Amino acid sequence: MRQRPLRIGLAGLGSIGQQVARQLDAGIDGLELVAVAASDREKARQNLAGFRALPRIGTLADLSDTDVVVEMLPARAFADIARPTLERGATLVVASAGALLSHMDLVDVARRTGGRIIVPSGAILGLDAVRAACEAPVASITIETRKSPASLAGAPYLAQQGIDVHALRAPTTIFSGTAEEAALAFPANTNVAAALALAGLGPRKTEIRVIADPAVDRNIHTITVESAVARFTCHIDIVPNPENPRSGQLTSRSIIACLRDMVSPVRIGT
Ligand SMILES: NC(=O)C1=CN([C@@H]2O[C@H](COP(=O)(O)OP(=O)(O)OC[C@H]3O[C@@H](n4cnc5c(N)ncnc54)[C@H](OP(=O)(O)O)[C@@H]3O)[C@@H](O)[C@H]2O)C=CC1
Ligand SMILES: O=C([O-])CC(=O)C(=O)O
Repeated sequence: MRQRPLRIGLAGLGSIGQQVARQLDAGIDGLELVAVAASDREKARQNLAGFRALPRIGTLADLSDTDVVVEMLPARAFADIARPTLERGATLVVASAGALLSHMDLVDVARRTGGRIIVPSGAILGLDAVRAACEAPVASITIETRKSPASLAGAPYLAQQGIDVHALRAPTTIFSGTAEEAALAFPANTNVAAALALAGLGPRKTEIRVIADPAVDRNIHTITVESAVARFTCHIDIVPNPENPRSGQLTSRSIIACLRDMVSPVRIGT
């Protein structure tokens, strides 16, 4: 049994980071929120006003004394915290799963230092069954992601292809490809495909279709698995975060559930 709580640091205090901070401050036995890293410290101070126990507010470097760092940054900043955290042998919980695909050398770093990379389910479901299915031969794993124009706006692929999602009047497939390609094309919108790929067949053998649908107000994901031991389809409709509609409201809860697992004597699911 642990003698002291697990010291948690949060990298990023955006739409997901704020929710995770609030839930940790509400109190979870065995977990202590000790530090947060934010790009705008004054804004962070305002966002944490009223907390029962105010964590330290600083930069990514200020998370270096924590046991677990929860990465909730834009994809472009992922490596700035992932690498130092793993180099010092700590645990990294990853929200930007798509960014991890371009930094798989970090697995070797973790192996060398004793660090750990943990990718929570985030906004996707069924990773338990996907992992189990992959213990037997698997024919295919695919994901369809359907989002409103507001949840897709700003993706580099849209600018590259000259696609104005706000002008669409009907559901339109705007991208088909592998999870690896999607992570570069839609770094803030296809973390679900990256997590699915890491759980299953890998980023080059996991196919994703992205549909822009002006009629939906949720982030909708459907995964389909064909394997020797089971065939299944899982579907989820997630309420977007008002502050950042690219991210849904399930992910912060998934991270909290993942952190609870680290200190719980009982673990449920794969
Ligand atoms: N795994 C999954 O299923 C899901 C993953 N995600 C991913 O999770 C990540 C976080 O999402 P979300 O919270 O919605 O994103 P936000 O953009 O709302 O928040 C990111 C925060 O990080 C801050 N930031 C940027 N650079 C730094 C830095 N160097 N040091 C400290 N803070 C920094 C940003 O500040 P500023 O705005 O001032 O730059 C912003 O406040 C994203 O990569 C997103 O794509 C999202 C949904 C589901
Ligand atoms: O649905 C969500 O909350 C976010 C999402 O698709 C992703 O990041 O892959």
